[in-house]
Amino acid sequence: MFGTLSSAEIETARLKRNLGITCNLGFSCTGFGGMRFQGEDMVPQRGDDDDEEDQVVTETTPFQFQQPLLHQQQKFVVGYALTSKKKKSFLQPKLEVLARRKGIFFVAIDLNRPLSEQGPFDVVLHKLLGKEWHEVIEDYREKHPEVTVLDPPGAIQRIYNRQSMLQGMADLNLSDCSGSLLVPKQMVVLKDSAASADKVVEAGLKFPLVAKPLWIDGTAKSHQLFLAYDRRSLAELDPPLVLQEFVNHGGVLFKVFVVGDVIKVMRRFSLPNVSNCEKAKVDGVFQFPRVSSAAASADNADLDPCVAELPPKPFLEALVKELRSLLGLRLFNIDMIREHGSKNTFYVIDINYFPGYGKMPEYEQVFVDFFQNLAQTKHKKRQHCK
Ligand SMILES: Nc1ncnc2c1ncn2[C@@H]1O[C@H](COP(=O)(O)OP(=O)(O)OP(=O)(O)O)[C@@H](O)[C@H]1O
Ligand SMILES: O=P(O)(O)O[C@H]1[C@H](OP(=O)(O)O)[C@@H](OP(=O)(O)O)[C@@H](O)[C@@H](O)[C@@H]1OP(=O)(O)O
Ligand SMILES: [Mg+2]
Repeated sequence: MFGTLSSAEIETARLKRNLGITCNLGFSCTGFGGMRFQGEDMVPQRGDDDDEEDQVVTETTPFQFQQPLLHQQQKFVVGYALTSKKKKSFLQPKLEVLARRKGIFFVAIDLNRPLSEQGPFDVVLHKLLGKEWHEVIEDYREKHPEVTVLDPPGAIQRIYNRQSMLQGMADLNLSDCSGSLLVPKQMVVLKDSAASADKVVEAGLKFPLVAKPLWIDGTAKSHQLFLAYDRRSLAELDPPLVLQEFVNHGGVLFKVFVVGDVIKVMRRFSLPNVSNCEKAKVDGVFQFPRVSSAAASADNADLDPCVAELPPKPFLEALVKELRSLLGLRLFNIDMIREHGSKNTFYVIDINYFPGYGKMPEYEQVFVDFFQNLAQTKHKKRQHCK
């Protein structure tokens, strides 16, 4: 069992052997004739017409700028507090150049100086972990209501717990949409995972179960996931964790990136289905690799169209609208899977705050538009108050 093996690589190899995962998770990566995949847009729309480099972006609620920001001869300053990894993947030269052309400037926040002494900022963009930062940014928000803090720390905290992350999903108003939304059955284990075996049965959870650390704290460990095939194997897991029913979904996951009103959806490889035969034969618990976070997109893979078809646009628009208000976030992504064999029954399995936007096609233009929109709103508010 996993506790006796020395490295994650061995676990990965074993999982691959047991689940029949090949190096590309069972899919060949050849072209898929006739269909447009990579970063498929939901609603193509032109960017500002004064910039020939502007890309077509995806928007659910199109907006028009009456006055370009530069006409106001004002700078729009985005203070950022990001890990060096995030800074590298997000703050790429193309983003800085496109933004600068629109009068938007990124300024690093000095973590060794009081935040209120820095700036002035129009926006504070942040993703740092720890209670200390949480308190700093909360205090700053209270003292500087004129600054848009992306996003509020309380809202972020909610999705750093895999239990509260999915709470309230069942009550979302999606009745008129072309799809239905579920969350996998799950239960929390705070201590004594051996004793959880009976509770799992009582709660009616069916094996295999995906075991996920309860807290997401930015460490690799908080993304170490396991597949548990039987009751006995639960004793080997380290709480606190959530145990979630594994949902067969044909090995494809939809990453739904949200930036304010904009939605972009991408396909990623995921775990293959677990057959009944495998359920009967396999026991134990297996660590599995961080499959769907890999940069490799499934957009150009040769996939069964029933599995690969993107979730319907009206469904995603309604879901994102509801989620933005439920979560109080503007920068997040939703990991969704389609129940295998269903037309449009989807499960939300994960929500991530300020995800790896660097992997989202044309994210630079999307963010420039997003900041311009914030600038415009701020400008209008000021005019209104005069
Ligand atoms: N309930 C489930 N049913 C089927 N597959 C699942 C389920 N939960 C997770 N997976 C698989 O495991 C992957 C990782 O799960 P999840 O997104 O919850 O973990 P994470 O550590 O938050 O990952 P990420 O780094 O992508 O945010 C999913 O992308 C999917 O491939
Ligand atoms: O590492 P990447 O850049 O890929 O981004 C990943 C991001 O890590 P980072 O914020 O440290 O960058 C993760 O954040 P935490 O859950 O650990 O907070 C989470 O959002 C993943 O889902 C992202 O992968 P994606 O879903 O976008 O593929
Ligand atoms: Mg996640």
